[in-house]
Amino acid sequence: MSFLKRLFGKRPKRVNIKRRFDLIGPIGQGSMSKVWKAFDNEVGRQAALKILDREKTDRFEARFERREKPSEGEIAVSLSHPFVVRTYEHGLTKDGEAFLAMEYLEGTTLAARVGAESEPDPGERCRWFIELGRAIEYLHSCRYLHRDISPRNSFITVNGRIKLLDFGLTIPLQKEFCRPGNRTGTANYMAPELIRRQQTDERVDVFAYSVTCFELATGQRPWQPAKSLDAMMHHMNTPPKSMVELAPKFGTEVADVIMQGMATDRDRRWPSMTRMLTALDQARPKESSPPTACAGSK
Ligand SMILES: Nc1ncnc2c1ncn2[C@@H]1O[C@H](COP(=O)(O)OP(=O)(O)OP(=O)(O)O)[C@@H](O)[C@H]1O
Repeated sequence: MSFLKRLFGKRPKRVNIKRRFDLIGPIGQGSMSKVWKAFDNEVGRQAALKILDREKTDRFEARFERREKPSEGEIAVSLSHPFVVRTYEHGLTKDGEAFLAMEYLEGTTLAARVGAESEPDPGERCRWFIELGRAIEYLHSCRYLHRDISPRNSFITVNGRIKLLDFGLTIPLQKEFCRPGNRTGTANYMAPELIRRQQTDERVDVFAYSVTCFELATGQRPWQPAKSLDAMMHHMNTPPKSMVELAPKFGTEVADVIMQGMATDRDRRWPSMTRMLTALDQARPKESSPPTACAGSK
């Protein structure tokens, strides 16, 4: 069956990138790709063109041999949500590199906003948290795990809307993909069970999301930053910093919700994004602007 699927399955189309797109300038250099601001001459619109490093992508995909893992492009084009970057198209360049053509976003990643203000507005930040959380909740409802939630992969547009980026490490939320051993992500956001190579589930994204919220609220990491996974694991054997002490303006209720999302024992963590967002929505400052209505989320 899998042989037949490979033989007759839909192959990504080959595109002459140089002919079709005018590359206006580089906008991002990730660890796995280069992203360009581009103009799509065929469709007549601006786009963000992500071209994946072939060697690194092949090495990553080889981990899932025989498991029919959808590619980053296949996953990204299937997603449609107001807080998830829209991917118009994916394919292969003439040189065989995978590419994604996305909506071009004007703004910055949330990494640029960590610590940018000495006293961030709790109402505004909580709205960002909820929008980012809805994007992850939607991804889970599509039966995917993101596995690389961080401020670097969360974008704020010039209009103040949050967009979740980068499905390079995303896997189907199914037992065979989540089994022990598949250790990947960004060290400071990786849940202990991922570092320990245990079976994973939605709670790894709940953990990374909560660390992201903590950083955006306090300007600090909850644990001392670590370069290696073993060092990170060592730090996580000690209690995290206290959000209510570092950012008292957010109040104890919001702080408690976020701290529970970072519980190193996953059984003490929020079991799902939906449960965490219900609690966060109730706890957030009442004077803050409500999150944008969002048809695609639960
Ligand atoms: N649609 C977009 N519009 C504008 N900028 C974008 C868009 N997509 C990505 N970028 C920029 O390009 C950067 C790299 O993109 P992305 O995270 O998808 O690449 P990556 O190689 O998977 O990165 P990494 O693995 O290091 O997280 C982003 O941090 C962002 O600054």
